[in-house]
Amino acid sequence: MKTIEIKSENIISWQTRISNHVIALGFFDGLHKGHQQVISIAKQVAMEKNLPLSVMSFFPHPKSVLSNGNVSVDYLMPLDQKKKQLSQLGVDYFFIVEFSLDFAALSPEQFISDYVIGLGAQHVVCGYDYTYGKKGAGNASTLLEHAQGNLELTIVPKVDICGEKISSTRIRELLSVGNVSFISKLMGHPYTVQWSPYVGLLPYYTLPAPGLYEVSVVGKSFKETGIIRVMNRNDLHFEHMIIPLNEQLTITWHKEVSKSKVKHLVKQKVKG
Ligand SMILES: Cc1cc2nc3c(=O)[nH]c(=O)nc-3n(C[C@H](O)[C@H](O)[C@H](O)COP(=O)(O)O)c2cc1C
Ligand SMILES: Nc1ncnc2c1ncn2[C@@H]1O[C@H](COP(=O)(O)OP(=O)(O)OP(=O)(O)O)[C@@H](O)[C@H]1O
Repeated sequence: MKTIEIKSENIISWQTRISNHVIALGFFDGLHKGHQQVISIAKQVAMEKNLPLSVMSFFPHPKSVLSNGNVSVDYLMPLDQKKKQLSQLGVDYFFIVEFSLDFAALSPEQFISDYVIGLGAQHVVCGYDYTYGKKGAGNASTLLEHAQGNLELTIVPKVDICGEKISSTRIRELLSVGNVSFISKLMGHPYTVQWSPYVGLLPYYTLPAPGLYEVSVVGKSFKETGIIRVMNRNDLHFEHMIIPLNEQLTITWHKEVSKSKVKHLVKQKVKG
């Protein structure tokens, strides 16, 4: 997968370089089951048309830019992780557009003409609730009109769980109450973060609410399941686990546990 960073200063030079691709549009934080469906349908369209698949996302998150930094977004994954997963989903080009105040002020029509058609897309795939352009005024049902006959469009219907839309916002809410087991259902796999014993939580990840959790911890030379106590937004304690100090660790959050369950698990560990 090729990653292409687009800014207002370099957009013109990219407008002639890539042509005829299928593009999936959105922010895609966490790459949950709704996002996976959008990208999988885009992949299907790309394969049928024998065209490359691209994804266009932004950075930083529109909310943090539009609030002038006053709203801090609890990101679910850093760009590196997003790149890795998009590549595994069969994406050929990943466009990361710098979300600046100038970019946010583009009209929906300008965005479609300069950033979507201008960057060579032939077919757009987006979710039913996708929005774009100044004040989010463009949406899935205005897209064909704004493209003036230059794009085809596939709109992906809502992917839900018990009637409720699967969304990055919902996953952030579940993290804030520590419901990591339900997050697995929304993501299709458990939530993971990267942790370095010296640095702590790596940027653009979010810890679940303070409490006890069943986890697995994997490093280069280390693999254990056990219990972690989250102390606050930035700190955690590995309970009854001796972790290597010189390795970056991947922590997978399986489920939240009660204190009595911890005693039971510790006893089992001592016996085993
Ligand atoms: C050119 C452009 C301008 C945007 N301007 C605004 C804006 O003024 N206010 C806003 O809340 N969101 C704005 N957005 C963000 C979108 O409404 C939307 O959140 C973003 O494109 C991600 O789409 P998704 O949330 O459906 O994935 C803009 C997006 C684009 C592409
Ligand atoms: N549950 C879903 N079903 C169908 N499409 C979805 C779903 N969630 C997101 N999409 C689509 O995926 C793309 C990326 O969406 P976006 O990044 O806004 O995710 P989100 O989970 O809705 O985020 P947020 O909660 O921050 O609004 C958009 O085209 C959006 O319409």
